[in-house]
Amino acid sequence: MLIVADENIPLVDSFFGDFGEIRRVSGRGLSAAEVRDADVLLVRSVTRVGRELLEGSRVRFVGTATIGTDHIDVDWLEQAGIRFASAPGCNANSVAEYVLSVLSAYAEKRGLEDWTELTVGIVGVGNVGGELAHKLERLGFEVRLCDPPRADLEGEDGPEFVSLEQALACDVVTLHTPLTRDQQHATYHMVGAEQLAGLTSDQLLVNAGRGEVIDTEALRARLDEPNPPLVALDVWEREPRIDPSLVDRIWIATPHIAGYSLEGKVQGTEMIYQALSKYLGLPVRKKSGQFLPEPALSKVAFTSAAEEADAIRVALRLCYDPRPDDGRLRTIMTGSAEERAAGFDRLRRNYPVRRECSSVTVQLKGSSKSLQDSFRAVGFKLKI
Ligand SMILES: NC(=O)c1ccc[n+]([C@@H]2O[C@H](COP(=O)([O-])OP(=O)(O)OC[C@H]3O[C@@H](n4cnc5c(N)ncnc54)[C@H](O)[C@@H]3O)[C@@H](O)[C@H]2O)c1
Ligand SMILES: O=C(O)[C@H](O)[C@H](O)COP(=O)(O)O
Repeated sequence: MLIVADENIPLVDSFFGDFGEIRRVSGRGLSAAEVRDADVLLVRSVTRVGRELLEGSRVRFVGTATIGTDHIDVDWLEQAGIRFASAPGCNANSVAEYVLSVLSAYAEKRGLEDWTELTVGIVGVGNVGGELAHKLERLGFEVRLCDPPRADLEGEDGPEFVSLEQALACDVVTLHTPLTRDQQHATYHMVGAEQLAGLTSDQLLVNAGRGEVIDTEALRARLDEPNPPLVALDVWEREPRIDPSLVDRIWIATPHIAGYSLEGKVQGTEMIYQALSKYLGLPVRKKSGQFLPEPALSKVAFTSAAEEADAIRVALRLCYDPRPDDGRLRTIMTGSAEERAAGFDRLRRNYPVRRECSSVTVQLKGSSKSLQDSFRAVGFKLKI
């Protein structure tokens, strides 16, 4: 069996080595000729998969080691009898930690002693938005949830949902929807001039879903008007050819790495391995945990009550701080459009190892029960 796999999927040899020959390819711009003789194709979000790539090939199984599936023509795969699997939820915790760290930096920027003073509107309450809401609620934030498809489906049985307009009235609005077009509640350019007009300089807008959910031209125009909101973008229209003039105008700019914790990436590989094993009728023998190395930072100790006052935010930042990623993206925003696009992909390909909070044990001395609960809410292990 020949498995053609994106070179940026980690641990492909460890998970898939027993199945057959593996050929690593660059996912961006993958050609039909490169996959024609493959049986299995494993991709990430940068490869468009559909008729153009696969018609006439031997491919019988396609796996994407990602949550998002907007790069896949799922209907065509089904018609062509090609089995498809994605990795729902694989990096949801990673994205939730990214947003928490952005929130922490935002509270610091605004000089807030208590970050839970901020109200947070979450748009798209699935695996990512749901995980984020869970953490924020346990931390004591007031959270508003906006998810019209879920509201339609769950009605009175679901949680209380608000409209997009109500979510956009929160101090922080964070977008976690898939990219959809031509359907009810489609998200393409869901946040456009009208929605942006209502945001003020007292607000933060975060997008860690897909770039096309915000209308870039409208955002750039809004940021040139009086009282613009602060903006943190992890995802962009037309990646990797992102708009450098937008980068200049926003507060935090990262190269689509919110989901790039090692745990999140490896779970993505594990989930498509499980799906392929099932498709082939083979037992699932491997687990992501067996391949995760010891983290470089495994323990953080707070030894005095004074340190504990800001302990959560300090610990969070030790695990992940978006500002170095922002700095790296800004340094590659020079040169030609080609060079910038190559730089964007390079930052993603060579992304440093980032571990989730669950890989760190926090030691607290004489801490309050509520501080302990907060550490647990974020995901840290605790030693009292
Ligand atoms: N930045 C990153 O690194 C990163 C990482 C993971 C996922 N993502 C993106 O985030 C998206 C969400 O991930 P998920 O795991 O939560 O997916 P999910 O499918 O579990 O949840 C998506 C939620 O969005 C809701 N939704 C759909 N249309 C909506 C609309 N118009 N308004 C409000 N809500 C709407 C759905 O009902 C669903 O509950 C993915 O599709 C992917 O594109 C980005
Ligand atoms: O959908 C996802 O899972 C994320 O957006 C994922 O982090 C994308 O990473 P990529 O496939 O572009 O490397």
